[in-house]
Amino acid sequence: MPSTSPVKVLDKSGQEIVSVGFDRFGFNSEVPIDALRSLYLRSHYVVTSTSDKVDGDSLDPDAEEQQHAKFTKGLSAYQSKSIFYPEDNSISYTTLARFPPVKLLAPSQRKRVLVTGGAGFVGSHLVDRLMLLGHDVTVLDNFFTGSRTTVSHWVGHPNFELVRHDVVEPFMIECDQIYHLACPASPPHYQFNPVKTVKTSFMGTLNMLGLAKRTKARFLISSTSEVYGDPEVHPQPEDYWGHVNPIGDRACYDEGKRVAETLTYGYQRQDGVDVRVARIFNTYGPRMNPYDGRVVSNFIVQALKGEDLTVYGDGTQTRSFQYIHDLIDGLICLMNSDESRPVNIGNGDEFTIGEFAELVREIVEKVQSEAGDRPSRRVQIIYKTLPNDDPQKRRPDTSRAKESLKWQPRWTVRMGLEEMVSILAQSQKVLSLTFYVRIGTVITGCR
Ligand SMILES: O=c1ccn([C@@H]2O[C@H](COP(=O)(O)OP(=O)(O)O[C@H]3OC[C@@H](O)[C@H](O)[C@H]3O)[C@@H](O)[C@H]2O)c(=O)[nH]1
Repeated sequence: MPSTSPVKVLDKSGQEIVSVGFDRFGFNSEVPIDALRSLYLRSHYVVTSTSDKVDGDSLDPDAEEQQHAKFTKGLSAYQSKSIFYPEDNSISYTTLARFPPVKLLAPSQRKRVLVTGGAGFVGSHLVDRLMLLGHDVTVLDNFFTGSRTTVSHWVGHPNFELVRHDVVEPFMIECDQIYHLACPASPPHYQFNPVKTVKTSFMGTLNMLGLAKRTKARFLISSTSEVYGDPEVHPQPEDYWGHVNPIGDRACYDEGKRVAETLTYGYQRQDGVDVRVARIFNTYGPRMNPYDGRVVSNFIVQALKGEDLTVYGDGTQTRSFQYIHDLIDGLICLMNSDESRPVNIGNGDEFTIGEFAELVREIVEKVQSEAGDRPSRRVQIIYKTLPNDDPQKRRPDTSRAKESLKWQPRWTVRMGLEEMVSILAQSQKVLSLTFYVRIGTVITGCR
């Protein structure tokens, strides 16, 4: 069935994407793309009140709402709506009266899934998928870089539980699968408190592996392409040991994830814990914190605000970008497969950062022109200092994922960017991006 959404996306072979996921390894992860879209819009579905409101509730006649509804056609009954009052900078939240339909699974098929970091960018998309599929989901998050608003649309659902908890402390729960994602992932965030980053990687993983050992749950850790450091082998296969500066600015994350992998395989060898290791390459998509400092969100936000795009260094360093739904497909597939070796999950489409800045600028201009917006000037590309130890090139060798998981990315970088830009442009219209981030993430100096 074709998608009802006006956002039409084609995969790498030109086929329209109407659903994501697949039935593999005895686990069916397929859901319609429209159902997911309605969810990633929901947490930011805020309309701005007008000054002629009656009893504090009447809204600007429908223009803004219609804009939102076009993304959620057929699913708007499940949207909550909050109202922003610019005159006194306040917001009136509403809760959902009705949740979107989730699958009814037989008890033998229904998994009890723990997602640490489930209120983060990747975690919240995984939670949406698992919830729609009918599983029992518990989210642990300390809201250090994650935000309640990313999963608030599930709060109150009988299959869902949200727990504020820092994984550096032990946690007990009965579960079948653990997706251990908790850790700041953007370089400015993980370098903000490097001791905490190492502590989260080491102690958080130790605690979650202890839980997996006790409950016999299958354990998947989100590792990273950063375990390869500034690689001397290109593209990077899983058996490459990497090139990491152990005392540099990035070491808290790179070495943290390396020791987390070491612990994971220690528990496998010593205690027979059933483990999965996903090495995630650069990922982007809706719900990325617009101000988390990573290149995709930086460029999109800068271009939408009419600011110049900041390329660090001379822009010749490369990255390969995957869209969030491909990553979630890969993670679910890995969790349910028999592959216990590390697996790269990423998209092989490699860009220099300079080329990428031009691509983002072009896509933002296209989205603006389709919406009838005419910026007063063309944004420029400007150059800033390259951060220390910034990897010069990065591209995944995904042969293992193709062979073992029969997984490969479906979204082109352009398709994913067009969808993300449309959604961010929409949010920007409804309320200023400055406010948008305030209802999202606030970095705290937790220890
Ligand atoms: O505004 C910006 C931001 C970033 N950049 C550059 O763009 C490249 C990508 O930077 P990002 O911060 O998005 O991501 P990095 O590749 O450095 O790190 C990422 O690696 C993989 C994941 O595990 C993590 O999400 C993150 O650590 C870097 O070369 C960076 O210097 C810019 O040129 N301008």
